Amino acid sequence: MTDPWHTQGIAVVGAGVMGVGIAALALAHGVPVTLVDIDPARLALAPAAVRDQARIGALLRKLPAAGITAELRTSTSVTAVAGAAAVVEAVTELPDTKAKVLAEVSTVVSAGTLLATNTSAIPVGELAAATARPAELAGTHFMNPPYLIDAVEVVRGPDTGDAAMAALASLFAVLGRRAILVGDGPGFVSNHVLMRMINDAARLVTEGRAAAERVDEVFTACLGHRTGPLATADLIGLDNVVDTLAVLYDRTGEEAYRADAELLARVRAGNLGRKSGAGFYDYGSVS
Ligand SMILES: NC(=O)c1ccc[n+]([C@@H]2O[C@H](COP(=O)([O-])OP(=O)(O)OC[C@H]3O[C@@H](n4cnc5c(N)ncnc54)[C@H](O)[C@@H]3O)[C@@H](O)[C@H]2O)c1
Repeated sequence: MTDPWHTQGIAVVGAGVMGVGIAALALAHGVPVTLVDIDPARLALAPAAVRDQARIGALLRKLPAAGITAELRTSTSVTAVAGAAAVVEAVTELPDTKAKVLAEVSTVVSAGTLLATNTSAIPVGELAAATARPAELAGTHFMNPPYLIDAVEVVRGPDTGDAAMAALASLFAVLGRRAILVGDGPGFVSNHVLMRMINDAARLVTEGRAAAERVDEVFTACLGHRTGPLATADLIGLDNVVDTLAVLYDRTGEEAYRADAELLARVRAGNLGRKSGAGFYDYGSVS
């Protein structure tokens, strides 16, 4: 195939939960990926994690049956993104970290390269201001896991240009993703609503009104949700939830986003949810 995605490939910066998932999605669609992280230990785990996700995705008929059909390269240097047809930023949800990474990326890639931020809550316009060419940045809020959930909350910032939106549509066509376009602002749509719900649910557990299992059961058994807010928080990662709440609180001043004390205590204790083996629930092993 001669489109830029299959020939030049894409780069993903951040090899955590989401970066690995986005890389697996691209690789399974034949798109080469350069995966960048400052932590070499994360990069060392990535190839096996990507293969696992591609295998599970194929078994569930959510990804092509052939598995990984493109090359995965890894690097600890942002300069490795040069030459990619698009760069997806998926580093930790800390505004300064993201702004610094996007600023660096935008000086490394050539003009016209699509930049996408996978931020959970930081307004795209705010991050675009850190880049060399704000018109090239769009928000792509992939859900976890990216290979399973084919709808993506897409955010067009105040500066995002038509060319970037067209490039994103072309990339999504290759990856089999569906964009749900929403406006810019703290938490966009999903996390503006979800984060206050998770925080409130955590507070009810802290206050002893109900155990985590019962809180979630009300949502699953009574309201028909697929998962309850606390199981969802464990899947997201409680550290990421706390960082996202901080972004929302700093930008809105709304008390609903001030992180619950026990939620903060769980993160301080290293109980980050599924990825650490325990959060609101015990998982027995690290996933
Ligand atoms: N976890 C979810 O369910 C979820 C869903 C949607 C969006 N997000 C968003 O995706 C982004 C990543 O989240 P995650 O859950 O994968 O986090 P994570 O903690 O699993 O991974 C973050 C990665 O970023 C790396 N990193 C930090 N600073 C870096 C830098 N300067 N250069 C390169 N790499 C750097 C870290 O080493 C780590 O590997 C966040 O913005 C988060 O809010 C997360």
